[in-house]
Amino acid sequence: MNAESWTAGEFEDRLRAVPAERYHHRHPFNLRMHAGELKPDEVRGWILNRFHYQRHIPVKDALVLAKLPTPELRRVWIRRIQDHDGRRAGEGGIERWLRLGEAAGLDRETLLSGQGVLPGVRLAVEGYVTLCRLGTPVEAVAASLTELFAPGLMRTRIDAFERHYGWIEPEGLRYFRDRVTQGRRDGGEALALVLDWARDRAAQDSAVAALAYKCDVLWALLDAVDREYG
Ligand SMILES: O=C(O)c1cc(C(=O)O)c2c(n1)C(=O)C(=O)c1cc(C(=O)O)[nH]c1-2
Repeated sequence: MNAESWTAGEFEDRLRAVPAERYHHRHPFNLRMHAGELKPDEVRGWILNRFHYQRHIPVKDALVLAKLPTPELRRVWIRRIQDHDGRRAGEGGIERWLRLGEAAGLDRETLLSGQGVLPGVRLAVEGYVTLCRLGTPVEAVAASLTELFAPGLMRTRIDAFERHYGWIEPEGLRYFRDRVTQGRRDGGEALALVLDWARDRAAQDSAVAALAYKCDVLWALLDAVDREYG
């Protein structure tokens, strides 16, 4: 017999429990970052490797976009690509991440070259893109639900950078400030879609599994960085 589906409330609790337990806010590298224990080269190594994740976010969002069946849904989702790529040159999240790199002493040519991106980071990012390429719409959207937890982490990170890493120009933190509101909005929109679409238990289970996988992607990325620079 098929397992019974969860009510919307139960399903939301199940989804939220995943990142509560295994989101990367608990990763040792992030804990050391927040405690002010990272040396400049470790912070730079993280910024450089995280850029590989950042530049693939709009790629995976284009794959998600192609799975959405209506103009209404695509109009909502396309904004994520614009948030990262900008509507014109010199704008958007990728540009702001390049400025974060510059504020920390990394030139943009180095970041754009991809040199120094660790194999484990490449594989983790590839895993997320592949999930969004091959997964169902519910899985691809559910994987983004780590963003329900990202705004809290952004605020912790901004505080930590202001307190402990004053050698990074404050303007470089603009990326994180913008993500507090963008992440909250994106997380809310994605949650509404997943709750609406995943009505039977198989779809609900696959959404929870996709979100757990995404947590593993973020965790594996930091494992690679921690091992190299830590
Ligand atoms: O710095 C972070 O800890 C963090 C985490 C996440 C996340 O939870 O996936 C994202 C971001 N940042 C981020 O900047 C971002 O644009 C983003 C998009 C997505 C997504 O899955 O669609 N996650 C995240």
